[in-house]
Order: sequence, then structure tokens, then C-alpha cells
Amino acid sequence: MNLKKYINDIPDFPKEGVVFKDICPLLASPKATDYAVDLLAKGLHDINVTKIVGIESRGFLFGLALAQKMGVSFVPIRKPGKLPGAILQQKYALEYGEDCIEIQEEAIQPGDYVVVHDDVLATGGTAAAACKLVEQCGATVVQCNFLMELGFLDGRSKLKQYHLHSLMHY
Ligand SMILES: O=P(O)(O)OC[C@H]1O[C@H](OP(=O)(O)OP(=O)(O)O)[C@H](O)[C@@H]1O
Ligand SMILES: Nc1ncnc2[nH]cnc12
Repeated sequence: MNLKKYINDIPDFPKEGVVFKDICPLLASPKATDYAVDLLAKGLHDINVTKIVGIESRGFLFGLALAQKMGVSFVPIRKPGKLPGAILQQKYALEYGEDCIEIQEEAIQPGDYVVVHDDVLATGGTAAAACKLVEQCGATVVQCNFLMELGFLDGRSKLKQYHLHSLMHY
């Protein structure tokens, strides 16, 4: 199955010059979604994985499905002010300005082996910040896991110390 058939290119969204990779056609197909989850999990059954982290909001969609498939806990990383209780924060640079993501302090413990999942690896700022949060909890990032990677933005260069697994390359 060619998963790229289920990704739509939307020019100039959300702003001029950006080609937005729309995953909605993939979500609309139970067969393609199932196939994608199987591929995301490929190789993970052979290593110790104790938790899957998914990054708000599109990282929740396949992150939860992957956690279910692996039979391990799903942990959300969210935008600021959304998670209750004690949280850890990580700021990261955007093309212009700064953003921030948060995790619940108790969600991940030292000794956890964590897969960080998101739908798109673009500049890599979001995924790198998510990995730092996991490490602040004392846990190990065993893989950064994406539906797709926008190679021309070189997000990989921010994730050099991690194993990467991307289903689609652009
Ligand atoms: O590699 P980066 O340059 O950091 O970009 C990748 C991030 O951008 C998108 O999220 P977005 O902020 O659009 O939020 P959404 O998932 O809520 O749509 C995408 O889902 C990744 O999380
Ligand atoms: N071009 C793009 N399409 C979809 N999601 C993105 N996140 C960052 N860049 C993106």
C-alpha cells in the first residue's frame, strides 16, 4: 500500500509558501490507518518499550493507536496550560519566536523506555523539546517515530542522538 496516496498537499496553508501535508484522507481510511500503525510499530516489538509519548494534537491520533498496538501506556505532551497537576515545561525555538510544551511530572519515571511519536517531523524543534522532557523525567528515548519527515527542513539535525523511524519521506 502506498501511504503517500493518503496525504494531500495543500499549498499556502496555514500561510503563504507552506505546503501543508494533510493527513485527513489517511484518517478517513480504516485500512490505511491500520496499515500505518503496523508500520509505525515495526521493529518496536524487538526492543524494550514501556511508554509511547504523543505530541498535541496530531501526535495523539497515531500515538494512542501505537500505544494500544504495543500494549503500553500512552502519555500526552501538551501545549501550555492544558495538563493538570505538577508539570515540566520545555521551551523551543520556532522560525520566528518561541513555543512551549508540557508533560505531567509523574507520567514518566526513571527506567522508562519511551517512543516519542508525532505525525510530522519538520524543523525538529517540537520533537527535540519532547525528547528533552522525557529525559528530564529520567527516562530513555528509544525512538523518535513519525508518519512523515520533511527532509528539506532537516529536522534530523536536531535529533542526531536518537533513532528515527519515519514512514514517508518528502
Ligand atoms: O518539526 P517542527 O518544525 O517542530 O514541526 C512539527 C510540528 O508541527 C505540527 O504541529 P502543529 O504545531 O501544527 O500543531 P497541531 O498538531 O496541533 O496541528 C506537527 O504536528 C508537529 O507537532
Ligand atoms: N508542512 C507541514 N504540513 C503539516 N504539518 C506540518 N507541521 C510542520 N510543517 C508541516
